[in-house]
Amino acid sequence: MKPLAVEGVVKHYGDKTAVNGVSLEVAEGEIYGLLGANGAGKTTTMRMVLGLIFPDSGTIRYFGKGYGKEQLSMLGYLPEERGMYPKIKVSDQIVYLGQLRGMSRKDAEDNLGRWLKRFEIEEYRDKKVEELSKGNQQKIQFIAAVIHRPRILILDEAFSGLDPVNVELLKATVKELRDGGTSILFSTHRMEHVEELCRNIAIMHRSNPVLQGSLKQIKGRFPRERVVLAGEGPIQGLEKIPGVKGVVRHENDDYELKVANPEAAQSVLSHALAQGPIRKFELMEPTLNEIFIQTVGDRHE
Ligand SMILES: Nc1ncnc2c1ncn2[C@@H]1O[C@H](COP(=O)(O)OP(=O)(O)OP(=O)(O)O)[C@@H](O)[C@H]1O
Repeated sequence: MKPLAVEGVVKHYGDKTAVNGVSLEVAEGEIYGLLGANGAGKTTTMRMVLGLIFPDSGTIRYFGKGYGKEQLSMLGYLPEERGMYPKIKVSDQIVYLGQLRGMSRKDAEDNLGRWLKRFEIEEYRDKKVEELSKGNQQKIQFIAAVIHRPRILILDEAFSGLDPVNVELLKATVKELRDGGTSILFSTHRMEHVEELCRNIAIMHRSNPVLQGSLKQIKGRFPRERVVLAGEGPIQGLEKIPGVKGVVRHENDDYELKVANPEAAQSVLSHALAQGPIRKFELMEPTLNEIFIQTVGDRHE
């Protein structure tokens, strides 16, 4: 039984269709990437999963069951917008939120202590949220989402507002939660984070899911059009090879080319070898960023 199974959910706001038939499943110990341009319907989908709004049609099942009181303590949410009370102490807010989701005061306090230590912010336990930096507020918001050990965690732009060291810290935490069995629905505009963390993804565009599946399968469906090449000196005439669309980067005898097909890549290699030894040659798979731009960009008016 999948921790989270969304089946054909639709949501309208008046005449506007915000979500038009999204289906997805998140397994135990899986991070599922929900991607899309602004206004694609990601937040609306996540809010339906959280039971904050209800779909007009379609179903959402949590370990095989519909939404109810039991699901409240099963779900954790890190919203994109900060939602903490600025004037209230960190410990009071987090412990209260933990208790709301069924924890004892003692358990919530102990767990808060562990998280503050993990995030190296123990000194802020008794500070008001407004006294913390933006990045530390984001860590507190993260703790608020996980304090009650949810089995299904919804993360919307989890790493925004953090410096690179803290991004790594939170990324490692998300991986630990995944390895501990948490099912995570992860939404972001940062494609490199999706590449690193997610096994399966859905790309939404204007309320519709337009590309869905495992990252590996999706990448296999898109042609390899980028060649990375380096010799021991400059390589002449690369742009004149039939099938080469252009040299997109050239730095210190390192080249990156766009090619029309794999045959053109082989011609590039023979052409380069005819001029001397080759240090590097690779026909690269497309990045998720390229796939995203191609998928969503092609549909933009
Ligand atoms: N409460 C609402 N009332 C009316 N329309 C809404 C409401 N919430 C969302 N919408 C509309 O539904 C569509 C999907 O919005 P949603 O917030 O789900 O997109 P998103 O993918 O999360 O975008 P972003 O990346 O900008 O956060 C948008 O066109 C938005 O204007």
